[in-house]
Amino acid sequence: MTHPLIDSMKGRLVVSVQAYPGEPMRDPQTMARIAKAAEIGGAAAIRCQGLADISAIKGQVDVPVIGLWKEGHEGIYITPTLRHARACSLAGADIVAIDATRRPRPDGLTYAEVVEACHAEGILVMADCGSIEDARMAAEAGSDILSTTLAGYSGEREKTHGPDLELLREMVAEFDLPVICEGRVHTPADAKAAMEAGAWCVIVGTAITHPTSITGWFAEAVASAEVG
Ligand SMILES: CC(=O)N[C@H](C=O)[C@@H](O)[C@H](O)[C@H](O)COP(=O)(O)O
Repeated sequence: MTHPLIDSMKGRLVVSVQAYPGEPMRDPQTMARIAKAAEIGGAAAIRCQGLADISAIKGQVDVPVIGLWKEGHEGIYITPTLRHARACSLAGADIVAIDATRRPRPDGLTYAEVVEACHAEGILVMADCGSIEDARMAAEAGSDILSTTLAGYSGEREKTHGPDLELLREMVAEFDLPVICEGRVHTPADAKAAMEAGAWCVIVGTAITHPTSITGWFAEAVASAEVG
């Protein structure tokens, strides 16, 4: 049986609220306000990064919080160790998102060992996968949720223009587990296509919560217009 928290996200939109180091919105209270605004707009859950953001957001929203902790940006950086996963849970995350690629992990544990330890402590695990082989490993390890988060970022899949719907379809066909579509869902049409491809739910980050990127998309379109 699917956990009720995971069930509550079925058929819904989840919003990822993240700012990157050095950015003007990188501040837990700002992130919490954006998360609240997303909740009011209909987000079924919030995905967020870093212990301070997780606890600030958990204190503001009623919907479930998917927490992760990024350290570095090369190799395994999304909740790279069991220690990071535990800390996310203690900070208030209802579900912890963990890099589920098959690359060596900095603490020397296997992904399966991390999941086993998380489960022993009652922590639900979302597997951020970058390929079908990752998803096989993550499903075998007992992950609660699989996702396409790292498709196009771990070197195993092309970085598609929109979401990697091909990988999503493969995952949905192969596993009897909730499969989330995350990564480069940039338009409502992308989100709808992901649901029609069988996603349990869709996670949108940049296109909703990263004004610098969104401004850049518009600025580029304006500058490239052929006028006069
Ligand atoms: C690859 C990686 O590090 N992804 C991160 C995972 O938490 C975030 O930087 C993304 O914003 C998130 O996955 C949502 O995706 P998008 O922003 O494309 O809607």
